Amino acid sequence: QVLADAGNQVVMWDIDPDVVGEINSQHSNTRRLPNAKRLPDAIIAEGDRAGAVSGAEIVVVAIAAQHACEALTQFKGLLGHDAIAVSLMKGIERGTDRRMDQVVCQTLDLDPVRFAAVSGPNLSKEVAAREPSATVVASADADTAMKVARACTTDYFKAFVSDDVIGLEMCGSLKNVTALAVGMSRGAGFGENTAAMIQARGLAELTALGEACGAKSKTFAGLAGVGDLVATCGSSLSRNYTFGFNLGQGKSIEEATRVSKGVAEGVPTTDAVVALGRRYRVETPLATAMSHVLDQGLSCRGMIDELFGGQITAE
Ligand SMILES: NC(=O)C1=CN([C@@H]2O[C@H](COP(=O)(O)OP(=O)(O)OC[C@H]3O[C@@H](n4cnc5c(N)ncnc54)[C@H](OP(=O)(O)O)[C@@H]3O)[C@@H](O)[C@H]2O)C=CC1
Ligand SMILES: O=C(CO)COP(=O)(O)O
Repeated sequence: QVLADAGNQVVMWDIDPDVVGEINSQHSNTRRLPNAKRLPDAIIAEGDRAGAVSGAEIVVVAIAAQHACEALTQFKGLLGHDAIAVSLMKGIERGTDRRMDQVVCQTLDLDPVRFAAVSGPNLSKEVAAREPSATVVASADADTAMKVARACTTDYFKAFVSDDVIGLEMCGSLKNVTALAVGMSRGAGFGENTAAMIQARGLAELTALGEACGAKSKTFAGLAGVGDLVATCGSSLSRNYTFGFNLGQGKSIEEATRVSKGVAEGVPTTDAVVALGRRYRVETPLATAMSHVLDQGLSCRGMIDELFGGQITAE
């Protein structure tokens, strides 16, 4: 919708012919955006992968991160030779600990100069409602970043450019782990002090790990870092926050998964963050405590005690 509002012709690919049919015949996608009454006429849908990307200058990937490799494998060789791939995904691939830029470029055999990551405080339902929002477009190539930023800038959606792809990928992925913990604290009845404590420690953790992975510090103080952390940790529109809230209210992982609408990317990403911390020798107390919640059923109080117990140290 943002791309169409910015003046682009947009082709949506979906695996489900019913979704393709609804977009083309009714200009709506009630399964994914029930509150978007009518999508712009510039959006059409296509069920054939080659048809969907044929002639596309920019191909945007917004698939559940843990399924990105599987889904993109079937698009390999279909993109135009100068097409740019853009990832909106926020996750670290379990088992490989790959960031989404690595998954997209390696799966599509794409030179990083033809890749851009987009990340920021962009809760989709508020973006779809055309509420004022901003995001960051990062690419190794400045022209690529600018081309994508121009393609997604409207009178309500502002894009900034960056060259810190690693920083954007780490921000987007790790903030979801913090959102799980903040949601859990709120679901358990704790207030603003506890939420702020977890967010501040989460920001410190994602900054330390991100820098160890090669990210730039200033990225974490920007829209993709603290900006997205504030939006995600403060809204019931966030799937990760809501998943955590349900856990905090005493629901099991299975129950929380069942009642959550959509994918909480932080759940599969938590263990990958712990693994990255081990690889880069960066302590990840928040991700580790959340992994104990997700893998061992640790309570909210247990998570907080684990996170804030122990020796008195420098902040
Ligand atoms: N929602 C939001 O507010 C925001 C989301 N993002 C990121 O965008 C990415 C996509 O999230 P979102 O669009 O919200 O929704 P989901 O992650 O729930 O699903 C995205 C799409 O992935 C599809 N999908 C799931 N598994 C597969 C598969 N194996 N093969 C092909 N397609 C598959 C889903 O299909 P189906 O419809 O059939 O389930 C859905 O259409 C995530 O990484 C998220 O972090 C970024 C910013 C904001
Ligand atoms: O990334 C998002 C907002 O920027 C969406 O957050 P959730 O994936 O938690 O819904």
